[in-house]
Amino acid sequence: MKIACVQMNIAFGDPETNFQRVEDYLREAVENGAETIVLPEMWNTGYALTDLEQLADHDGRTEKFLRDFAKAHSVNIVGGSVSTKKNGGFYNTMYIVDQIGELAGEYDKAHRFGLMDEHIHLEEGQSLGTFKLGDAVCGGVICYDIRFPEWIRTQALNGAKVIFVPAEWPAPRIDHWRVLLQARAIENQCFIVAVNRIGSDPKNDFGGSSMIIAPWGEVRLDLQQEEGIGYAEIDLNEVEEVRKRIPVFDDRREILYKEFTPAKAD
Ligand SMILES: NC(=O)CCC(=O)C(=O)O
Repeated sequence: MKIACVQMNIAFGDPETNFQRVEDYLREAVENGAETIVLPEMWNTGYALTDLEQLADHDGRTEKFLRDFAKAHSVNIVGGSVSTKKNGGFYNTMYIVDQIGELAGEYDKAHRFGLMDEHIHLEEGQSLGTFKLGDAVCGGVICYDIRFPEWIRTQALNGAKVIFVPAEWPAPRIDHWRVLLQARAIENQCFIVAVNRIGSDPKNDFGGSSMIIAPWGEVRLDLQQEEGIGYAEIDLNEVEEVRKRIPVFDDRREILYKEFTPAKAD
């Protein structure tokens, strides 16, 4: 599968500009033979969270845009995430569409990031975020979600062999981003495809470093601070090879983990 990671700048609070930018990038990726295109987090509005009432996608615009493009160009799109208004609240939502233009998955960010005020403005997602692209079981998590290894493990236990991670991760913590992504790939023996934005908004400078990491932990793509699209091929047979070499999933001791998990006081 040839994957294109779109490491783009996002215009703050300006969906029209962002939709045009994304369309241009999608066209470029298709021209370069991409089979699956991956976008960053909250690409419609950026973190303009106080203006979501006016700006968030409330009428299915993003889903339609991605589905129409995917169908017209026979390409899978892991649509990063966009701010959405649904069920009486705002969400940070990932749409995944397959190459025939069907919605393969929809995932709302599960863990809200307090340093960027998500807990004030957004609702928590309640679904797992696994989906299928062709025969491949995949997972999607969003940015801060990668600090929760049990969440990515849950996707891996449900069959995910490649996990997509759109993000708006600030530059001052980019070392965490890199290490956490590599750890999630190694411990789950899966591919991690992570796309961070670059550029700035009124509160943060973002760190880029979009990466594709193989199940043995090698970094196959690292965009560092470059604006634009990076490409890499992934072969899901590698997941099985690595899982045979060190059978972590067979050696797990679920009973122990359950027995010693402390009850959470609410
Ligand atoms: N958009 C985000 O979820 C940012 C997460 C982040 O910066 C972190 O350090 O975690």
